[in-house]
Amino acid sequence: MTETPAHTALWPAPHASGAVTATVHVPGSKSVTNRALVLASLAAEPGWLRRPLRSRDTLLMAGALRAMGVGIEETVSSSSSVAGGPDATGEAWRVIPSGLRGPATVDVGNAGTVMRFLPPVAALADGPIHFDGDPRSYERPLTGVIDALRVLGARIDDTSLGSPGALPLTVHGAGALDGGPVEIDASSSSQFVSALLLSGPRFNQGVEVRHVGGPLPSMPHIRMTVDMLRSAGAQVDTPEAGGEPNVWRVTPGALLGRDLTIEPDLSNAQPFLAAALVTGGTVTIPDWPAYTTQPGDALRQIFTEMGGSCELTEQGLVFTGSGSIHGLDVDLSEVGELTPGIAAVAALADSPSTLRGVAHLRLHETDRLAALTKEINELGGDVTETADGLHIRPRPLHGGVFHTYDDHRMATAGAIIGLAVAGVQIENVATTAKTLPDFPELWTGMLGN
Ligand SMILES: O=C(O)C1=C[C@@H](OP(=O)(O)O)[C@@H](O)[C@H](O)C1
Ligand SMILES: C=C(OP(=O)(O)O)C(=O)O
Repeated sequence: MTETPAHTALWPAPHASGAVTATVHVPGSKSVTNRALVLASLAAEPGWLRRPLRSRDTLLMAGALRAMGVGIEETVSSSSSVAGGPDATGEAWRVIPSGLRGPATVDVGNAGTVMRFLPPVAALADGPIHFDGDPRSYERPLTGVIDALRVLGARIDDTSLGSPGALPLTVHGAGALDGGPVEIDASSSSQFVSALLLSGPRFNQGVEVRHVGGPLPSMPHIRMTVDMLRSAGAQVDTPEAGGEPNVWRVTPGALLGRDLTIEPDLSNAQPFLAAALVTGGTVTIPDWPAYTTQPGDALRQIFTEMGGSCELTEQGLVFTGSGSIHGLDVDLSEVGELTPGIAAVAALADSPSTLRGVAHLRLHETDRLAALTKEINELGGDVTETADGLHIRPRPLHGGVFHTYDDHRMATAGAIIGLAVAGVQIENVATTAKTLPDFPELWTGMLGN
């Protein structure tokens, strides 16, 4: 018997028979884990990552850093016997920095964090580092990072294998990089700015990044970069701290090895919170941080506006749906990665929604604006694309196949709709492995199946 390939397999999305009541332990943040891996690899001493996310994107990051010579040891411990102190329970990664070296090959998969954060690291390596990835990775914007690295002193070959400014490419690391001031247009991805800042302390002159161009998306992710750099001992000047608008400066200096516990991924908490909203139930997410730079924290406000209510308690974030779901008019430019889940809930609401400020989602894992429009409309919905977002007019939906285009957030968006609409089948739910490999189990577990 031949097996159905994962990308065509259909997963019957569970339909909720009533209000969902559950506590869901959401695995670690992709964005925090991959920043922590980069910073720990560039540090002057070993460090620990506790409760890291183990998913395709983070394993690709770890694999790439290992290929450049970094030691990353995975440990699982149930007691405090592991070196590192009394909190050393559960999964932890010990990161042992070393002289970065090539030749090495990096598979970026379709991970924006890997394809953007690692070319600056590769410029510090001794030897050539070749980057390749999924076909979609060739289409995702990278030119801001490549052009900036050239200005800062790196040698990059992006023409012999692919199109200029895109993958595949080779960074010819020279063991060090001059660094200094550079202008970039990061309107297509905040990750360009984060990438240059993360390695900045290791450039000879540090780095001064000046964004020129249209509005910069995903500002919380840049704040996350700055916060994590500062926690690792770096000196960073930012626009927020009274500096020039759109200019970030990182001073050269050694980075500390940290002992960092990774927060749960609040963007991956989204489908579970949505389940409470859609079914009029209650979902608790333990370990929701009181302070965080994660964009998913904005769900407390957005999903409250859509009809729920929430409270941060000792048990975690307790989110309760009222039984009604309201549409909203919202600028999602700061929290673009939440768009698919918000669109799914909006399609089930009692009034229309307008989601704005997310034109750059056309160059995410897939063209998310086109994909959401097509898939919701195939189920009977009424969604139209605008120049920078979506108009969603709720209509009664029916079952059918929800295609995911190798996009983890399309799969979880389809699952949200499936709670309220019988007969929804998610094509390639396995694509959630990009950031949440246990999604199907967590989802059915939440529903008590
Ligand atoms: O830096 C990060 O960890 C991320 C930044 C954002 O990228 P864009 O600014 O390209 O949207 C976000 O959408 C992505 O999921 C993760
Ligand atoms: C846009 C996303 O990922 P990436 O890090 O690949 O850009 C996402 O996770 O929604």
